[in-house]
Amino acid sequence: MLDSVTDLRSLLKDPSLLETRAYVAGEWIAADNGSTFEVRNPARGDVICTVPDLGRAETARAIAAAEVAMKDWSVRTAKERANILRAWFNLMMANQEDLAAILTAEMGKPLAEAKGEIAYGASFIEWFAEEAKRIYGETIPGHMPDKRITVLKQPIGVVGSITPWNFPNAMITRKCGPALAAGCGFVARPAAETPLSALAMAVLAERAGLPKGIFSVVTSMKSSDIGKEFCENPTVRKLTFTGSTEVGRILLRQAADQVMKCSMELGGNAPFIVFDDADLDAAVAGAMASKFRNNGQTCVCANRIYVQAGVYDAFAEKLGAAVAKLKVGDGLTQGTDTGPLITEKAVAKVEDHIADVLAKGGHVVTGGKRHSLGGSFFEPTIVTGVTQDMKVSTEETFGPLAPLFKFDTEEEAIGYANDTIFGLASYFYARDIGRITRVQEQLEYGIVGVNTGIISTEVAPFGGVKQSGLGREGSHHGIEDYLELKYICLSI
Ligand SMILES: NC(=O)C1=CN([C@@H]2O[C@H](COP(=O)(O)OP(=O)(O)OC[C@H]3O[C@@H](n4cnc5c(N)ncnc54)[C@H](OP(=O)(O)O)[C@@H]3O)[C@@H](O)[C@H]2O)C=CC1
Ligand SMILES: O=C(O)[C@H](O)CS(=O)(=O)O
Repeated sequence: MLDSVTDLRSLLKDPSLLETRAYVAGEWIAADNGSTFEVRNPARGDVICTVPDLGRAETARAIAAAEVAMKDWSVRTAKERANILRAWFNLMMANQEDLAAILTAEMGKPLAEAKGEIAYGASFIEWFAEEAKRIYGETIPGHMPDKRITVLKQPIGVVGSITPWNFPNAMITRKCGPALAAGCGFVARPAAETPLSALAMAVLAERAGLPKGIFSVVTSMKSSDIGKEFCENPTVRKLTFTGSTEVGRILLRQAADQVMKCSMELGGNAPFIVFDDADLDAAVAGAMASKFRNNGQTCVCANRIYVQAGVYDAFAEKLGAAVAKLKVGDGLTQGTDTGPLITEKAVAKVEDHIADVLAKGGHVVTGGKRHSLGGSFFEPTIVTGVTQDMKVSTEETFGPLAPLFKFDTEEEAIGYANDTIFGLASYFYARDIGRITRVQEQLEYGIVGVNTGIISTEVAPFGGVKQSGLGREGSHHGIEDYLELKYICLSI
């Protein structure tokens, strides 16, 4: 039973990775006022440990230390920065199992998924270690005979980072990787539900040789206070956020006062379209991977599944059979496919969406209620007879609920899919190349998965359009968000 930090340490090869102090300016600290908050295991509700509940004063110290550390870090050669980031990557992969156990303990996802997240998160450190050496400037033919024009790319400055609980490792590395590669200082504020993965990351950062102060982890329940410190502190030049569109709007309003550069990875409402020329078995496998990854708690999960009328019944039957095989349980138990939801509030949102479907004439065909395991476990669920006016269509469920919509024509499917304020990920299955070309071009999303339900990789630009965000993370594009262009006009 995970009812104390001692128990979790017993699972680790290197117990020192379970750090319960905050990491500020290169020091492991308590909160100035000694306050702490509990970190719970969502599978059982047990308290794993407590961590410091830092406030604005400690955050300001982390920001100041990052500015000082940048004076050295930003002028090191790209290769020096790259070598340290590579060492960090190597340490993350060498400690993958321990990092996964810590992640599962605090977030609940199955160990296999947690191991996958550690590798996915580490891949951003590896990728941007390489990109550090390719931050090229430009020379431009002068506009007058005595003018010489060059363009420099320089680190934007100290970065404030706010990330959610659903990917406690990868959402931080997807930001600190490019920021540190560019020469920036970085202050991470992880979600209160999942601070331990970030602290373990900091333990390995020290071992990798990241200089004191360049990377800090501020643990806090006071998310609004920390966000305000990031937005109001004049030393912070960049805010990077992953989370809901609702909170993204709050932060953008706050950051506007300093005209602060912002990267926003916000909410999604992914359509998953199955056309009648699709490989149905492949479409079912893709829908399972997209919908039930992380128990439906990702911003790129299929949120709405649209199936063309001619294959609707066959797809629904196949999907039902696949869902019935999912093993619900504690993420630390081998063989678990889907763990608990993160909180009771998350369960309530899934129940609310199901109740709305039933109230408006839809039907539950699989699952539909809390799991017999109790707590925040929920039965993987399929509903049918759903329409565009239901909450499952207009809101992000963020849970194991698969609504099957029926459509007749290609134009109808595209219209339904685009009928949302969000524009992050989208998916469709088809085999006709003309249809594939038409649909991929008309979907209003930053990401389109064609005949695949999983699109997450460090090599591609991840991000949304409309109200799903600003900027891109990953790929060679991802480092641009942490650089400023400087134009030099030399008169000779
Ligand atoms: N586009 C993407 O990549 C992702 C988008 N999301 C979206 O986020 C939602 C689910 O994640 P969830 O964590 O609940 O999202 P939230 O937006 O509620 O929280 C995200 C982070 O922001 C913090 N936060 C909340 N309010 C404030 C504030 N006023 N000022 C500063 N920080 C604040 C939270 O801290 P605390 O929890 O401690 O309050 C948390 O660390 C879904 O809509 C999902 O789609 C989630 C992950 C990735
Ligand atoms: O927070 C999320 O949901 C992630 O951005 C999704 S992914 O990058 O892991 O696919």
